Amino acid sequence: MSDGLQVAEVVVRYPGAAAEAVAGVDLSVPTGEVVALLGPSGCGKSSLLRAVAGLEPLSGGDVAWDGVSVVDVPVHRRGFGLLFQDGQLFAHRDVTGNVAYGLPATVRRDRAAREARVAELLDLVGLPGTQRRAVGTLSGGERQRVALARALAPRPRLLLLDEPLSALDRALRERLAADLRAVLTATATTALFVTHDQDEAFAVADRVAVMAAGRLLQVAAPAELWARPASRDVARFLGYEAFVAVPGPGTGAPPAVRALVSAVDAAGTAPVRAGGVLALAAGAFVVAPDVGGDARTADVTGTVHALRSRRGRTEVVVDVDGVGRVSALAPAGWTCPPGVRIALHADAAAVAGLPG
Ligand SMILES: Nc1ncnc2c1ncn2[C@@H]1O[C@H](COP(=O)(O)OP(=O)(O)OP(=O)(O)O)[C@@H](O)[C@H]1O
Repeated sequence: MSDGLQVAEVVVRYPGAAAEAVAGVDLSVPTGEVVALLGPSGCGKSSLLRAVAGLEPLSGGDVAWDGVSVVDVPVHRRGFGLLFQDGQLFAHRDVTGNVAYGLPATVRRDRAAREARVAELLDLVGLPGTQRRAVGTLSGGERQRVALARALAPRPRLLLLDEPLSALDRALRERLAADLRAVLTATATTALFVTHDQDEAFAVADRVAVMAAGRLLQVAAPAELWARPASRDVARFLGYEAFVAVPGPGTGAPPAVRALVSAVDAAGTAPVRAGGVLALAAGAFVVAPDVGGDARTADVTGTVHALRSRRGRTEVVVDVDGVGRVSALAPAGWTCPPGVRIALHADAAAVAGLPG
């Protein structure tokens, strides 16, 4: 018998809607694992999460825990915790009042046990000593930490998180994603985490389930997903921006494609077979200032289209000969006017192999 959550052929259809929001999804989350449901807006992530929680009726399929269907079990009896984007704290209670709300009644009624558990949970989420704070005085990030403590308080057998960080600004989101991973790991919490943000999914989850138009396209560990996306759709959603065919033996290929193939071959990070396709992310080419910008002596060359600065890095939008327009990386502060021809290196870390 499988342990943890099993989602089998789940369908969610809203009354009057033309298409199914969830169109037959199979997914399992073994105990102790954190799985991210990743996909664009409207692909059905929240509908699937709500169906698992019991907040949305199934139009087909089954949701089970440890092999036992929970479809007829009401939301509050499933032993699943919920955490939403806005935390939904009780404004009229202080931090303790909010966190203690999630505790089992036996602990809540025993003052010493309650205070010890609240203190433990607040330590866990990085808010020690905030027991008496009014929630209205907390920042957005602090409020989500309190909401996480409240959700963890009853030790749910499964924690369901729906975009819990998306109301926060980017820097805070990155920090909290790392903290959230640490908390879920420390408490060995089994979790299903909905997000539309690739970086967040990769930072939090053991496995990432990529969803589009109500279906799962691929489920894999982050490194595996990045190195071997199952299709162009998955690759595009992960941020791959260009695709090149791997040439057959003896067939001519542009030097840039040959450089990519040999970089990936040497790194052994992705399968490279004739007839297959390489997907290129930003950074698949790196500006090679050591060649002195002298494109005449370089193997791989391109023409600068534009420069942009992204988080301290210089990204060069460049038309690479034989490949097309991609985003290359350059050292911080590197600059060059549009139209200039430059030399480039291939970097296997930003290249994935796709089946043909
Ligand atoms: N209560 C509802 N009634 C009718 N249609 C709905 C309802 N809730 C969601 N939908 C539709 O179902 C589809 C999936 O929506 P869902 O919210 O599950 O997607 P999502 O991937 O979570 O998107 P987002 O990231 O924008 O929240 C969308 O087309 C949406 O318009």
